Amino acid sequence: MLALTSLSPRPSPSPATPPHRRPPPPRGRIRPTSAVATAASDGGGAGDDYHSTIRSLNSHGRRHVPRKSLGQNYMLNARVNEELVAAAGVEVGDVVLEIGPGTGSLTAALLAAGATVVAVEKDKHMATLVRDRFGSTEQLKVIEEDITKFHVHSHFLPILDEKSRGTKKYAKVVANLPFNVSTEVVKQILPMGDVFSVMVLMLQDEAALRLANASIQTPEYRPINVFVNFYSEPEYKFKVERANFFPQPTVDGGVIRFKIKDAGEYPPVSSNKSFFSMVNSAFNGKRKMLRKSLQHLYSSVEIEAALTNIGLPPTARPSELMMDDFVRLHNHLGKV
Ligand SMILES: C[S@@+](CC[C@H](N)C(=O)[O-])C[C@H]1O[C@@H](n2cnc3c(N)ncnc32)[C@H](O)[C@@H]1O
Repeated sequence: MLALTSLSPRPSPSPATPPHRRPPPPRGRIRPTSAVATAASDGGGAGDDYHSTIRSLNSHGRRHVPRKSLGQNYMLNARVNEELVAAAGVEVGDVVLEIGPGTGSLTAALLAAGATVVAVEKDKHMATLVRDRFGSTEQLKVIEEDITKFHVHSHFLPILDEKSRGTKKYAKVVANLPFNVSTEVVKQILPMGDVFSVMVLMLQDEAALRLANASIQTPEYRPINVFVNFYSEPEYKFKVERANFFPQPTVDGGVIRFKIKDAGEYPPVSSNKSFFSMVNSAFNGKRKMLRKSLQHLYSSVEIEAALTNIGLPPTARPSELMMDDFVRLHNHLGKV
């Protein structure tokens, strides 16, 4: 695990600095082969997201004052963006969904790696800013929309079809996510194994740790952990200190990588819907034994028999079952 705790973030800019006094950045042209060239063309110096981000935010008067409601905590450290791109293994020719490009610092790193980027941004001012920053290039499509309402298939399948030459091509997701939509995005994207192969997200550090590492019999263990392990293989990558963001949030960030499974790799259940409905019901009474919390679905005798059959005590509680145990329980109960 790589800890970016040793990075020395630059000081936050003085909030008293009038946003409109700074000159706007020159518009950069994308040169896909070099991150350094991109950063330099933004006037920020090699690999320096601090100046380009602050300059972008200062460039259009008060329109770009960060909005808390949209989780606008911008990344100031180019190395973190490069680590995000590396964690997703982004290569020339990849197609990437970026959620919330903001000022475009991560976008620049993705483009420099040679990816075609579809960037979905809810804030119209930031969408305009990012379009202005990169000018017109076939490598970047900026879509002004709420990611939770974004129709992924209709945007991505045509691009992937066009890019695939005989072999099926998958896209990737890389994002420094607004913390308030992180669970929703995880639930939205992970079941899309027909479109995506990998998702790398910057989340709140605690959330990243909980999603990747929550073990059974801990208070952190929830239905979302069963969901995540059903659809993907999660891996906690590294922590990012809060001082790397502007404005500085009250918590540190943490990066998680999900290797997204294709439908053929899902654990075998008769219906995903009935499986997750059973898992959610099981956790409704977290401290309750399963023979009680699933009573509205099966009799306690049937539940006890199924538990015994899969090698668990008839008194088992949901926090004692790993994802595979839930699968076996569901399949046994399905035969009742
Ligand atoms: C944490 S900032 C990250 C910005 C930039 N990627 C960076 O690393 O500096 C989150 C971004 O997501 C955008 N955003 C917030 N909610 C969104 C949503 N529901 N759909 C799409 N974008 C959203 C915000 O406007 C903001 O630009």
